[in-house]
Amino acid sequence: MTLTFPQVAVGGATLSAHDVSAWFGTHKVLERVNLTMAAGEVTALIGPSGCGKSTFLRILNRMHELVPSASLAGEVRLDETDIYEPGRRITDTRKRIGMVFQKPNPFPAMTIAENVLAGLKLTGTKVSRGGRVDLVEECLTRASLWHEVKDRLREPGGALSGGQQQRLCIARSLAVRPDVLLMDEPCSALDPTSTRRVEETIHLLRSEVTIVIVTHNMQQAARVSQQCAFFLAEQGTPGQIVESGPTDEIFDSPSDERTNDYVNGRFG
Ligand SMILES: Nc1ncnc2c1ncn2[C@@H]1O[C@H](COP(=O)(O)OP(=O)(O)OP(=O)(O)O)[C@@H](O)[C@H]1O
Repeated sequence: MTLTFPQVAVGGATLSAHDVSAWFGTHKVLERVNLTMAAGEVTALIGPSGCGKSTFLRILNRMHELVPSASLAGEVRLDETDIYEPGRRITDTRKRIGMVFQKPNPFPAMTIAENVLAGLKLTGTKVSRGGRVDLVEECLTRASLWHEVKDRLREPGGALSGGQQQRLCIARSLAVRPDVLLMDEPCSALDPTSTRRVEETIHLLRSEVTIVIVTHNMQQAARVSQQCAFFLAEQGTPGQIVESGPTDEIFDSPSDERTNDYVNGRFG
């Protein structure tokens, strides 16, 4: 069966950060980060542990503010919309900018189909019964999981392998039709085969959804991304972007010696 996805916005939306700084209490962890994450591309955020990659990612869909001591300065735009504009609802932002976490987190007792649809309730999206059936198939197909689970839709999500659970979480994120998908080390808990499947899924999705991925795996950054940003927090200073640009340039001819050392495994 050939599926078409007429309601999917082709190419996602462009996300851009302007002079973004962040704090936990008085501890400044990011310093004036500027980055454009273009529609239709995968942007990889790389850098040593503690340089602020996850904090930056969480700022991009307003999760940073869930930490009581957290604060930030600067601006984040989704195309022309300022996502921190006063009066803008957080749920509107989260609907347009989804997140997939390091550890697969399906609702273990819910069925596979219910997991896919779980985000609709949270965002108040109404879909008819027939529409829900189609949506489950569409999202599982887009997450490269349909063929493995099409006869098991009523089984619990927790019964799947780790790699399948992560693709189920991707399907769940896709069900609310986001423009952007943020991924925080989505393969770090997976074996090499499952990692490959998730990477293939990222490759298939990138023309439809803008993807930003944090990864510690340099080969993965090189395989999945078209753009790359290298973050570094030197000697107790807040994290900054040392260099960003096309992934092949960052890996083959970086302009900063520190980028060269990091991508070649000489520190971090
Ligand atoms: N909830 C929090 N409360 C206080 N400090 C935090 C919190 N989360 C992160 N930090 C601090 O912010 C800084 C950046 O952390 P962050 O997790 O963003 O880095 P990272 O580059 O993603 O690291 P890793 O690669 O290890 O995940 C670190 O100094 C960290 O200790």
